[in-house]
Amino acid sequence: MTAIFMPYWGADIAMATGMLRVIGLMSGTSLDGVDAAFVETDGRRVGRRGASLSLPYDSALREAIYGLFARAPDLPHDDPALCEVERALTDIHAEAVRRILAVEGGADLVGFHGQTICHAPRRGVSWQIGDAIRLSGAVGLPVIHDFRSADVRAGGEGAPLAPWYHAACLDGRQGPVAILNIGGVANITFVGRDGSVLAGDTGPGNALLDDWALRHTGIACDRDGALARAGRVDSARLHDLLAHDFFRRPLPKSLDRQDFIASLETLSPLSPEDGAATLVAMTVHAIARTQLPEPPTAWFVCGGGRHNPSIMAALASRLPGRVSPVEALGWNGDMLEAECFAFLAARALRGLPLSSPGITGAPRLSSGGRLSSAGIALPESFLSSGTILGIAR
Ligand SMILES: Nc1ncnc2c1ncn2[C@@H]1O[C@H](COP(=O)(O)OP(=O)(O)OP(=O)(O)O)[C@@H](O)[C@H]1O
Ligand SMILES: CC(=O)N[C@H]1[C@@H]2OC[C@@H](O2)[C@@H](O)[C@@H]1O[C@H](C)C(=O)O
Repeated sequence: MTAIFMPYWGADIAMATGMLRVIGLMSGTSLDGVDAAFVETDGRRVGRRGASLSLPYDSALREAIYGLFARAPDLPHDDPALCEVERALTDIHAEAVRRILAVEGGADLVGFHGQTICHAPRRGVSWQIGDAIRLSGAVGLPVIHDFRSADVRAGGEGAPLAPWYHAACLDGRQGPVAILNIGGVANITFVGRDGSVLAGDTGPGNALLDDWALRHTGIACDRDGALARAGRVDSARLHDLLAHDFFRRPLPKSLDRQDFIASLETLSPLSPEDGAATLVAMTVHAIARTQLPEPPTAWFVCGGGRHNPSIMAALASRLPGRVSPVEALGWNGDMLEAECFAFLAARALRGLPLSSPGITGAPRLSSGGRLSSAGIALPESFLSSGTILGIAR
């Protein structure tokens, strides 16, 4: 495969400033599409944020990915259906990178999260599909991927990883504050008065609500929270759902998208509206009962859930402190995860930690990620600068 590596700054400038031009890619648990964002970063500092975009998945790809969830635990990596989905998914990611490159003129590196199809850290698995070599060849850039496996091997949860980026963006802002990401799954980054970070997944985010809405309305989203707003919370069923052991576990902890899928059967006797209201309450109560060292004075919300007024209203009524979208901090709440994987790619390249006891529950600080490049001449600084776990060419 031929590919040309063209660092935007040239090796001299890149080495002098340490900043890299990185394109981060995130395909989240909501399966709505891929987000791509350009960030200048050295893995510690966040410089200019450039172009960003989302490319939606069509319903065929979405269903094909969904179909892999149930099969993932026993799926061979060369399964033909899996490989077909992986190619299609990778090609959409490549298109997203090309569109960013068309605006930015060049980049040094891609951070490729891939699509999680199975996350079971206690069984030693966190599997993100996507073909990094194919992506590298298609866009002519080195690709950092497989961000979670090293952490799981080290005894961590493998997730969440965004807290590294949240903390960098908070840039020393006085805690106690919390950043909440309400995607398919919801996760929290708590930053204390002393700057220490405690993180984890809190429970389901929008994924169950999306599945519920699809089942009842044919549209995989409770658009603007309309269903939930018209419903009433079923307190008895909510109580049963929240009795799950996961909600008693202290942070750090993590979830697979499908871990609470059985909740939909618990709610099945309810009307579409009451079921939606109860799912919103489940997401919000799970956040409110997450054990934190002290109550945050401010909560900043990112991810698609902040577009759902029913979720935002429930958060504001249940959480102590002010609740605002992360836009109040000047951040782009739809692109934070894509930006994060640009930042984490630079961290991986530099050998900086992706694992920590307070974030992923790993026993010590350690790095992770893998570098893949399809026939690209890598600059010496890439090869010597970090502790990349393995290089595939
Ligand atoms: N206007 C809206 N009204 C209600 N819900 C919305 C709206 N816009 C987005 N959402 C919700 O946000 C979801 C997408 O959120 P997001 O892109 O943050 O998820 P993700 O990144 O795929 O998930 P994760 O963070 O778990 O990986 C949609 O599936 C939908 O549930
Ligand atoms: C295994 C996996 O893909 N987890 C996702 C998911 O989506 C939200 C939450 O669950 C979080 O733990 C994580 O993503 C973000 C980007 C993270 O690692 O911080």
